[in-house]
Amino acid sequence: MALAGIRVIELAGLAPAPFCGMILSDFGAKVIRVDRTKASMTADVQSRGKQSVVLDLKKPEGAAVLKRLCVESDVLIEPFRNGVMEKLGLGPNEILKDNPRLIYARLTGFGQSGSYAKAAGHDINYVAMSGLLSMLGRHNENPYAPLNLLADFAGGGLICAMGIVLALLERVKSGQGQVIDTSMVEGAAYVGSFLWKSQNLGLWNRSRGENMLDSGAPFYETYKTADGKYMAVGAIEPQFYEELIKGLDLDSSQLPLQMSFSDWPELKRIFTETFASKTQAEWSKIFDGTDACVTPVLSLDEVSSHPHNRERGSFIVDAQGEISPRPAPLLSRTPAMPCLSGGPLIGEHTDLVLAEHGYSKDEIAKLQSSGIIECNKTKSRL
Ligand SMILES: C[C@H](CCC[C@H](C)C(=O)SCCNC(=O)CCNC(=O)[C@H](O)C(C)(C)COP(=O)(O)OP(=O)(O)OC[C@H]1O[C@@H](n2cnc3c(N)ncnc32)[C@H](O)[C@@H]1OP(=O)(O)O)[C@H]1CC[C@H]2[C@@H]3[C@H](O)C[C@@H]4C[C@H](O)CC[C@]4(C)[C@H]3C[C@H](O)[C@]12C
Repeated sequence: MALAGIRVIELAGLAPAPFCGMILSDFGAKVIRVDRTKASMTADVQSRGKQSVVLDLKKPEGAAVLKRLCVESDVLIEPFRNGVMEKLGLGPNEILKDNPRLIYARLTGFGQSGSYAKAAGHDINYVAMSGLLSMLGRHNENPYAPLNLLADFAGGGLICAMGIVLALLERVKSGQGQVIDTSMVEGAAYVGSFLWKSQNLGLWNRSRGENMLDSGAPFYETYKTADGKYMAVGAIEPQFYEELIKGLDLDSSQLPLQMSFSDWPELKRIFTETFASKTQAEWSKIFDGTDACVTPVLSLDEVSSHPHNRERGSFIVDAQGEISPRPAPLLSRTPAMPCLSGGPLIGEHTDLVLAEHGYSKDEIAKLQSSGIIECNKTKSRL
């Protein structure tokens, strides 16, 4: 796999850092998640393929263990707000001193500087600060965050993973590590670059929810079907729009022009009424194999069995029978091979990992009895 041989330490976080760690693990890196002591359950649902070490970083001996793990690692991912790592004596200066080749990846909402750097926040706040939230939502409704996808994952975990891969690539030439400052505000904004760059195209001239791609246009919308499901329509170009009209069995000479903004509400009404007359399966049958850009809106339960996704093996099933997306993208020679046996138990690999980093049995026992580390003796599943 592409990242085979890369060793990553991921300090346990909420959602973005676990995603970043999962991507690296899926593509072959060895990822060790550092969990807190006295945690009975993990909030990490993106933990497949990772190992878990329980370490009390607030104790100097615990911080010393992390430092030692970092000496033989390639990447550290830390998801705390600015200043937390420095307070623990684990800031970049301390850690990179002992391993200048380390990639020290910081994944926060507001970044490492600026007046919000130390403020708490969640995805919705970062998307709001990126400018994107102001553009999301239907006409006459409040802005609406698309789950926690934009900042936590697209602008956060994924952008951070890209930064790590770039830094690893650069290290081949320079032999040096570096610090990555991933701000989810900036990551989300960057993902949205098209919105800034396309302003002169007139795509966003109207108010929220009245533009072509923000649910304003009838040909870029979802429609409810007779069985309470939905179809997604993305027929922008005239030749594709024509196919849409044909599939709906409408007469274009009786309809307003596609690009007549003032007629969009009326056109939407007609499409709504038409789509409501057949089931999703019936519409799929009509539109499959055409260029009308009409697809069913599939639920998470339905995606893996859709013929197209099934043919490509786009979803995987783990040992527990859970379905999830196959890692993307597909690399032709060295594709990702996600671990199907699930995530680790908290502290499942503490003693194993410490032994691998040169700790003797006695040292491990001492750290355990003083509560600096915790070992879960349940049989290893990795
Ligand atoms: C699914 C829910 C997640 C939703 C995602 C949400 C929408 C997001 O947007 S996630 C993105 C959040 N933002 C960031 O990550 C940006 C950077 N980070 C931060 O800004 C902050 O970390 C923070 C604001 C997110 C949290 O602030 P906090 O004050 O808590 O933390 P920090 O200031 O960063 O400091 C950390 C302190 O911890 C110490 N530390 C860390 N590691 C160790 C260690 N190993 N040993 C000792 N100490 C350690 C560190 O030193 C700091 O100490 P100080 O403060 O003293 O300096 C999920 C959201 C909630 C989940 C549920 C919940 O957790 C309860 C259950 C838990 C159970 O295990 C699983 C089920 C739960 C119901 C769980 C379910 C889901 O996961 C959630 C609902």
